[in-house]
Amino acid sequence: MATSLSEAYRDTTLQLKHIIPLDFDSIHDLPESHVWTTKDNLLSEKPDVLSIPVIDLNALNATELVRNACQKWGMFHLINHGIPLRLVEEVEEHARRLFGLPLERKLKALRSPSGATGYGVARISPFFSKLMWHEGFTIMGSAVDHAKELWPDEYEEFCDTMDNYQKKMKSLAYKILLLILKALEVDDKNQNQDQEINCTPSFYQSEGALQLNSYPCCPNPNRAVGLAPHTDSLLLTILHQNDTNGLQIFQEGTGWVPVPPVSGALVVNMGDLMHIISNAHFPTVYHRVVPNETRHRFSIAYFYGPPTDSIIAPLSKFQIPCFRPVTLKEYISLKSKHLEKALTLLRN
Ligand SMILES: O=C(O)CCC(=O)C(=O)O
Ligand SMILES: [Fe+2]
Repeated sequence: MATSLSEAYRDTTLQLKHIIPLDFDSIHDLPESHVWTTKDNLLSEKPDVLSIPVIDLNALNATELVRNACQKWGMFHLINHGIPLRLVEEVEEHARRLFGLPLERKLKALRSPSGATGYGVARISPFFSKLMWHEGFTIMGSAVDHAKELWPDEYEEFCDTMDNYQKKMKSLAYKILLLILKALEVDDKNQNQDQEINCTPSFYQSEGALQLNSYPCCPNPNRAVGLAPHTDSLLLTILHQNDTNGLQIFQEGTGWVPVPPVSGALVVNMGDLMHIISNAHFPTVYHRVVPNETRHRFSIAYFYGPPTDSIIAPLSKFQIPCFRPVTLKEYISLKSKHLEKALTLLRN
């Protein structure tokens, strides 16, 4: 049987300090464990002069807009995406309710040391000497086992909302993927676009993961990090952020560019697998989150990827592939050992 996404993440065993978040309710000063020196966090934010494009999914020239945005930023805001605002709000409310529970209750749904789902700190945590001002909850498929631990008598509404959201995200992600694949073919006059897309049936059975993120108000945001710089591993990420700033992306030659929330829009960013498929034409987005002194940030990230046994390689239209083929399972394992260097290890 094919390996599920959660099984693919199971080959690392973490120490508890890289799983259990801080008890944010009881903390009034930034603890030493969470103080990042400038050396850890060298690159500072540039003034807000640049902005990520906003794209209407139904625009007649959506393919071209997506191609330009993906080439320049690897990211865009998406409007008219068809996800009901009420559903997004409900997911955010459930996230608030979850992270608002006392720590001892949240710990009942703690991610196991070799597990992939449940409550815990960011998976990238072991790669950094300092800890992050963040707590998360990861869902792959059904959230029922962990939700029962959090709310023994009223877990169903949470699970139903998460299931519904994941279903809608999956079909939106698929639409976006087709648009991106089209965008990759646009400048290629003599290619048969559909042929290449149809040659990748595994995309139709893509899997996803849902990540609820919480960044509580931070007593000393200038010395703390919400989420350390990283790239997302799968094909693409669809992100909802509440009305609180914090997300930034790194642009070569510019520095950290803020991505403030755009009301009603979802953020779409390219992940490592898209970088491989596009033969490095589309960057994988290096991003981070900075904490805030007065506002509690929540974000909901949906990570979309193919089944774990699919082979990922540059599209065949690229005659000189710059990456060797890799299965998603192998890539997840490489990333969990080498983080950002995983991509370099695949370079031809
Ligand atoms: O909170 C955010 O805006 C970013 C979340 C993120 O990068 C992630 O979950 O991978
Ligand atoms: Fe991310």
